[in-house]
Amino acid sequence: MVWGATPMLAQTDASLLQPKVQEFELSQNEKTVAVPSSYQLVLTEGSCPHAAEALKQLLPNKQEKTEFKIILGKKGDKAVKKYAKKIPSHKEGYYIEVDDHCIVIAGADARGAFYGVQTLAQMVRQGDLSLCTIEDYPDIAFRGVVEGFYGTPWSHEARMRQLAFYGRNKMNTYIYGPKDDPYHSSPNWRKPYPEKEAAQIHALIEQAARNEVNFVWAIHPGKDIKWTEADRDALIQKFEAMYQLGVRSFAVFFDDISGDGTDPVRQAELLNYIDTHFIQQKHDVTPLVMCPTEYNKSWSDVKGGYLTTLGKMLNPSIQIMWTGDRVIACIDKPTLDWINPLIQRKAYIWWNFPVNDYVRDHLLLGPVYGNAKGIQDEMSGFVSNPMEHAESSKISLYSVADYTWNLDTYDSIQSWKHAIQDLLPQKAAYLETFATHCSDLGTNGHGFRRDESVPLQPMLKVLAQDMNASEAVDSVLRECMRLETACDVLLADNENPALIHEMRPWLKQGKLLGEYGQCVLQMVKALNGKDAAFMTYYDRARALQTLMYELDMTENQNPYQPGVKVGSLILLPTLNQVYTQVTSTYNAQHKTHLETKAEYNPYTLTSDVPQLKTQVVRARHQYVNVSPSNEVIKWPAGAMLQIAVDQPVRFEALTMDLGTPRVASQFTLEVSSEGQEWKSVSLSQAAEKTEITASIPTDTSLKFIRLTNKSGQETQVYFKKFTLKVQK
Ligand SMILES: OCC1=N[C@H]2[C@@H](O1)O[C@H](CO)[C@@H](O)[C@@H]2O
Repeated sequence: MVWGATPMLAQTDASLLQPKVQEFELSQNEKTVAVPSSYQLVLTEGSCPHAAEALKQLLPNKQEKTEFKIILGKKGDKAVKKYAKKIPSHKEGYYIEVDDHCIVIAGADARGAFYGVQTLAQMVRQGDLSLCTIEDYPDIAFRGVVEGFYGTPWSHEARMRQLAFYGRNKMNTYIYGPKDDPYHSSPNWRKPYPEKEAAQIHALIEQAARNEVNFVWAIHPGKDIKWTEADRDALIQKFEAMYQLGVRSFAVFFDDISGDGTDPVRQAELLNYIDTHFIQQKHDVTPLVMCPTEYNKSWSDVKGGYLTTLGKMLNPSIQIMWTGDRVIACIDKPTLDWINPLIQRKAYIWWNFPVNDYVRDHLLLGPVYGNAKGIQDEMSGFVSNPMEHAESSKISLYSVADYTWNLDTYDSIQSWKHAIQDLLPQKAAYLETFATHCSDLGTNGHGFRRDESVPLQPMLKVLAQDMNASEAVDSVLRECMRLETACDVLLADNENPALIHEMRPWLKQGKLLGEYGQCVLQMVKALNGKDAAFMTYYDRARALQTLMYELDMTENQNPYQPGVKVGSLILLPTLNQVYTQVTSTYNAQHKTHLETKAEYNPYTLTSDVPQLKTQVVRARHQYVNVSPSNEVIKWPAGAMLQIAVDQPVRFEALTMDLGTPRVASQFTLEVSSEGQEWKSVSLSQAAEKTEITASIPTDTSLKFIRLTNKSGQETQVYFKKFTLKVQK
């Protein structure tokens, strides 16, 4: 294994240990011992098999008759009897002692011993070992990842790499729940996996065990479950089949459903039955985890009693997941003080970051921040829902591991830098430059934002105020050169091909953005110089605008949020603003009519449906799309969704999909040329189909189109598609 570019250190640097250890103490100042080239291994055979295997991989050449000893064991083993009192009394905790002739790794349990070996591996990677003691343990019981996003499920190879990553970073939980796996959700949750998929899941389970990760298999039956004994038994049989495959941890998800499946009494009865007749019967299975239909505060109707029913009825050992005050939200004490009493247990957090299945044109590579310290005793678990881009998600997941193991020492920026160093050791500086400008989500239906281009923000703000501020021009120019260089280097890098493959569209966009920024700032510098120089930079800036637009229109064309966005929070907007200003100034000076618009979106969306009001509308060629939502939309009576356009256009047709049959009659569609006079257009929906169409008269050009719930009551629908076709 290549230990990466980090220089060997003269002694152990505890600040580099990941996750941050709870207690590290140097025994004798400055004294160190070289990593033993051979050693006598003292352990109780079979006591901590995964720890022993990891140690063997780390320091292979064990020899019987040498002075140096490594003692490895867990509480109760004879081998570590002498150290028993020093072992933390926390599950998965461990004690390490390094002295002149001996290294001790003593776990509170087998997993703790394995984690101790992971920490030793990091110390060995650093170089000589300080004589020291470490007492370490996790703050939160269940830590890791829920593969619960919409979109392309991770590949088998990606999952295998993920599980090894979780082992190294002391994450003990991987919940398998990809929404688009038909055997996890409808229509095939009742059916056993076909042979190939079953073999792959078995291989994952073995990889999880080697890395001391609980492989939690989740089922998502709520879309079509019947509250019958037949379906109850079908679910037990599926769990039994998964148990035969080696699954020892189970979850039942009831999120993102509507209809009968949302009944909390039925859900609780089913879950208690599973708990009593399956989980408790097995003795070697971890507590059942469930995801509620009301999984965040903004959707909860406390008076309706859904959450309190679960809290009252569910067996105490059943874990209840929670995403926070909103679907996408950071977790703080008020969040937990609100939910824990209702569900009568500590919430098991499902943290919806860095998941990007609602902003698929953005890659979320920024720091993990915003979750509170000091709340470790209010949560039973904390798992991150990642991006469909497995390798790219590791930047965030590394920090989630850091945060959930030791909340109070967590430092988001330091952890982010370490995460990047860990992911791409040889080119970390370049990946950090790129990730700096590739972290915000853009405007989105959940209103969740992340900071971006942070070190450059002061200069970008100066530039936005005064495009001639030479210090700002030069520093932004240098950063744009660094961004272009970083993207070139990363595009050509082969240290982690899977990572570069995932990031490629965004790296290409980042390169164009870096080049564009240099042109715009050279235009500023050339403003009072030779016209030919200005015009060359102008021509190239315009060309780069077109190239960025074309890349956005051709790559990553998913049906939800198609396209490729980089630097969308402040870098690109500021460069576009400077472009407009410098070109307008040039036009004024030279009486020319150069194009001053950098990019614009002629369409605007307004809505008084709370979950739709910040959806994004974008034109793509002949189509105008409103970005879909994954959730169940509560559409109040009389509420509307409206699209307006700067210049009148002739709309030809509307195609939408509210995920619900026979729902068109609850809505009216109206169009207007100026926003006063409205004409209604008929909606048609075939029986048992969810798609709704409308053909719009093209005799008059229009500036407004709106869809209103005229049924006189709130209706619950999905919002899977809303596409207008514009006449060529
Ligand atoms: O149960 C929690 C939950 N279920 C949905 C919801 O959160 O939003 C996530 C982000 O769009 C999505 O990935 C997930 O499948």
